[in-house]
Amino acid sequence: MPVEPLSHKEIEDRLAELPGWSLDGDRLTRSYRLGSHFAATAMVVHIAQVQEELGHHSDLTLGYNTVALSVNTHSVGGAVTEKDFELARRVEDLAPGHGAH
Ligand SMILES: C[C@H](O)[C@H](O)[C@H]1CNC2=NC(N)=NC(=O)C2=N1
Repeated sequence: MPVEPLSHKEIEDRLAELPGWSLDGDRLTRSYRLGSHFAATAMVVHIAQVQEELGHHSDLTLGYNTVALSVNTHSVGGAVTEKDFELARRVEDLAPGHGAH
């Protein structure tokens, strides 16, 4: 599937379905708070598994009890594409199981 940069309108439409996610410059970002450092660490490992499955990888930051993602698509010069939203949706789906909010 060819990957193309999304327009600003396409990005805004997709962000409307993803509360908590936002556009920071040319990157899709969200940060989550968890109940403990270990819970945050487990979520990072889970996200890493999904990223390997998708072949698409965020900058993934583990804090004390936080997990932050920042992602765009390198292969199109660092624009936001459907692949970034696919990853964001997958992370949203796994987040409740980790008690992340
Ligand atoms: C060959 C491999 O699939 C590519 O290098 C992938 C890996 N992960 C990636 N991750 C991100 N965020 N953007 C990419 O363009 C990208 N390309």
